[in-house]
Amino acid sequence: MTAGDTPRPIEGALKLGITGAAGRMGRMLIQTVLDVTDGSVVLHGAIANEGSAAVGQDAGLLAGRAACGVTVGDDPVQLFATADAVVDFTRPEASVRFSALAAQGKAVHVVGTTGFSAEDLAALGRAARHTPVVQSYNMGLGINVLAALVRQAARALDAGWDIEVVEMHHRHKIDAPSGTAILLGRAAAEGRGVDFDAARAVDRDGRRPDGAIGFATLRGGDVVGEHTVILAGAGERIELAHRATDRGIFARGALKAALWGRGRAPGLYSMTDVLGLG
Ligand SMILES: NC(=O)C1=CN([C@@H]2O[C@H](COP(=O)(O)OP(=O)(O)OC[C@H]3O[C@@H](n4cnc5c(N)ncnc54)[C@H](OP(=O)(O)O)[C@@H]3O)[C@@H](O)[C@H]2O)C=CC1
Ligand SMILES: O=C(O)C1=N[C@H](C(=O)O)C[C@H](O)C1
Repeated sequence: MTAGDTPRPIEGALKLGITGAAGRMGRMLIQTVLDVTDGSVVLHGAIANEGSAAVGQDAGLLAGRAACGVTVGDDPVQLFATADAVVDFTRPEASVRFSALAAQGKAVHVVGTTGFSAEDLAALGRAARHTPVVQSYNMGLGINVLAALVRQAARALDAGWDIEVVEMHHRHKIDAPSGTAILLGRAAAEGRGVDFDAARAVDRDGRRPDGAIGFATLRGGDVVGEHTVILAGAGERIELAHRATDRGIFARGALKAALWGRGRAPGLYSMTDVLGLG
């Protein structure tokens, strides 16, 4: 079987693990899994960072729900060895470490973390030789559809149209530009048929470089995530925008990816695969 083939059917609820349980996305993921009532998934385990005050707490209570009987731990080895799938929204260094554990334990690894270096992404690719890894800088349906629209627009327009990606997030976000901005910039580069790494202009001072795909980052307040791709021509401008108002969209997408990955051949997959947008 090759990557992308139909997965073999598996009986029973998916045993789901969650990392970064005390984080904004970790708590949202716990809520989302506890809300599932069709028996397709069960919260198998949740871990927080070593030394976190969340360790030892009931995961349901931590996420603002009723107690669920799952105690938050701090042992990723045990989690990845026993879960069917683990959803991971943490930090790049943690996700890279977890991907090796997923490879050992043959757990589906759904990676929502952003801010990866090229070396980090290569490490995820190595883990994906042994287990299904679904990695996407945005787990929501809307952004993945937007990326397809951006690719199409950039393909239709010549290099006389300047491409800029503008994003805004909450004041706590640590990476910039956002992973989603990069995902959208890559889609524009693919549509235009240029090398993204050569075209990207993140830290700009002075005049706009010709042919650049530019990025502008705004941070403040509690903004969940806003992205606009601007294609600016002479005498006209196209703006393709998405506004996320609820982190639940990312959690539900990640859960969908975990269920989709079950029984699938090892490989590095994206939400384009999960959502059938390829
Ligand atoms: N792909 C997508 O659709 C989305 C991606 N994201 C991304 O997900 C990530 C998390 O976002 P968010 O939940 O807002 O961030 P938070 O900072 O709220 O949560 C991150 C959690 O990971 C934990 N963590 C950090 N380092 C480690 C480590 N080395 N080992 C174990 N746990 C660790 C943190 O613990 P501690 O506080 O103790 O450091 C924290 O609880 C970010 O990269 C963000 O950009 C967010 C939303 C959607
Ligand atoms: O950190 C966040 O909050 C988000 N991060 C992701 C990103 O970097 O694109 C996705 C979403 O926009 C929220």
